[in-house]
Amino acid sequence: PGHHQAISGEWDLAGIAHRAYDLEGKTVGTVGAGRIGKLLLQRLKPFGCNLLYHDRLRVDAALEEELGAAFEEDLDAMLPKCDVVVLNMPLTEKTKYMFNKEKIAKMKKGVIIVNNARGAIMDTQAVADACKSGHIAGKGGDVWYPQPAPKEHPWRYMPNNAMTPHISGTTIDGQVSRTTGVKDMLERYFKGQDFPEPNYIVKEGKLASQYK
Ligand SMILES: NC(=O)C1=CN([C@@H]2O[C@H](COP(=O)(O)OP(=O)(O)OC[C@H]3O[C@@H](n4cnc5c(N)ncnc54)[C@H](O)[C@@H]3O)[C@@H](O)[C@H]2O)C=CC1
Repeated sequence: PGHHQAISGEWDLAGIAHRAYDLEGKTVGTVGAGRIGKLLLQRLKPFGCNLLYHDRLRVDAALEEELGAAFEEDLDAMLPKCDVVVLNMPLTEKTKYMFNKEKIAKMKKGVIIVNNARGAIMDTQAVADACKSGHIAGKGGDVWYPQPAPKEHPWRYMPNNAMTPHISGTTIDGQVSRTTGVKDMLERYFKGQDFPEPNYIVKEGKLASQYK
């Protein structure tokens, strides 16, 4: 909104400030603490947030201490504590539409939700309704269901959204890193070598545990 004011000739500080908050002192919870969830916790640590995480698996004790994040075994117990909820788990049969009307109702009124994982982890209409009612104060992210999002997708028009098209990882550096990774996997494949374990989705006909 600040940039909109700058380019549209406005100057209305109160128009911005009435919904602006510091991250410091806020409780941020990630659902999923795999590669991205852990990096998120690491990066948030210097902001002085109260960090929580929910995952199928607890991270090892030394890393948990380094991250300064508390494990929440029960997702429904974590959600009401969070000012900000970030989704960092895969789309699986268990997580599809997990964030429906009932789950959203468990969150704090005024919660900010960021979902860069997969759109179908959330119930599209339930999110749009909660943004309209103000229960969700802000919804950011770049993943939609379906993709590309049709023109009439409710998330395009719901209030308080900071959605973008699916652009995470499309920086020039991100593209270099991805193509280098694909090249490395192809080289390993043609040499008959294994891939690093986290790179498997299916191995010997079996779905990797994080996708079950
Ligand atoms: N927007 C984008 O461009 C991108 C989106 N992604 C999405 O982000 C997701 C996370 O990526 P990574 O951290 O690399 O994956 P990862 O596989 O390293 O971590 C996923 C974590 O989610 C946990 N998990 C799985 N099911 C769960 C459940 N039911 N409840 C709680 N935790 C659960 C796993 O135990 C694991 O720790 C990916 O699955 C992908 O869908 C990833 C990269 C780019």
